[in-house]
Amino acid sequence: MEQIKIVIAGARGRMGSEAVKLVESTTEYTLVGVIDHKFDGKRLKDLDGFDSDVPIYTDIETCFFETNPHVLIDLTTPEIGKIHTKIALQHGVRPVVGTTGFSDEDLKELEGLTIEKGIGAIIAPNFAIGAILMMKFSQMAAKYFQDVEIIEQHHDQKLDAPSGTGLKTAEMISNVREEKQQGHPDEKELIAGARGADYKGIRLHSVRLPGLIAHQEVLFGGDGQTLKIRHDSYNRASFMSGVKLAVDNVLKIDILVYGLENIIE
Ligand SMILES: NC(=O)C1=CN([C@@H]2O[C@H](COP(=O)(O)OP(=O)(O)OC[C@H]3O[C@@H](n4cnc5c(N)ncnc54)[C@H](OP(=O)(O)O)[C@@H]3O)[C@@H](O)[C@H]2O)C=CC1
Ligand SMILES: O=C(O)C1=N[C@H](C(=O)O)C[C@H](O)C1
Repeated sequence: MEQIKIVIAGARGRMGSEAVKLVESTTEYTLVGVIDHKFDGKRLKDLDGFDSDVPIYTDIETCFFETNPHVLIDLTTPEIGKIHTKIALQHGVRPVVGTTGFSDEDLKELEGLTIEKGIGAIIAPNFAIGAILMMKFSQMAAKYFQDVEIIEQHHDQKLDAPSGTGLKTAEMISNVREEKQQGHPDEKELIAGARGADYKGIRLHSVRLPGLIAHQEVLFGGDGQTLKIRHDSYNRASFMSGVKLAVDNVLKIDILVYGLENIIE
């Protein structure tokens, strides 16, 4: 079997370091390099906590030119992730993007590039299979419950709010829910933000605390009843089976897939 050559951007990070372990422990994958904004010219194994003898590049184009990868796994920051994804597509490298914080315009532009280049890309706001099911189940429930609020909880080092998962859940729900402004029509926020962000009438609340990893509860309310759908990631290994699913699938598609719910049955 041909080896799938992979480059990881953000390899020193919380998710990136877990992705390095996944790639190194998967027989059909070969890690050929990593992209960082520091340590150019060093080897990954020169850094504490890594054994991989692969080069570190601060220039993505040099990395692609010298390592010729099939797939880029990006786990960086919202601003950098967009740039990396664009450059990858321009160089014929298939992106698997876990980085969150992309706007609708970014997604449209990247979709255009996949069409122009005829190669696939996967952007997945959440790789955890349980979180994908939580989103799917919430979409199912929204057909029956119009009133819904989303509470997402993350560690306090997270840069984007609401989370990619919270936003994707709101999008999926709004695709099936008749738009409704929830709460009392005359309600007033005594402190700005008290009612959370508003996505087409759906309220989204972001909690940030040390000790948390990634958690989300979707609350539905109806006449005399509530329904709560909850998912918890207790470590970053919880995301890795989804990263593998995305890498394996991105090689078979020639479009942009936004969300792993479009890949799993
Ligand atoms: N889809 C999913 O299932 C999941 C997605 N995420 C998302 O993944 C992203 C990363 O999260 P997390 O691992 O927690 O974040 P971290 O901050 O731990 O990791 C980000 C890494 O990217 C590095 N980095 C910053 N700028 C650059 C650059 N220009 N080039 C290359 N690397 C760079 C950082 O380096 P330095 O520290 O030196 O700045 C750091 O090592 C976030 O957008 C998060 O929302 C997270 C978990 C699950
Ligand atoms: O930053 C994180 O940690 C996570 N980010 C993703 C998101 O924004 O939804 C996925 C997961 O929730 C963890």
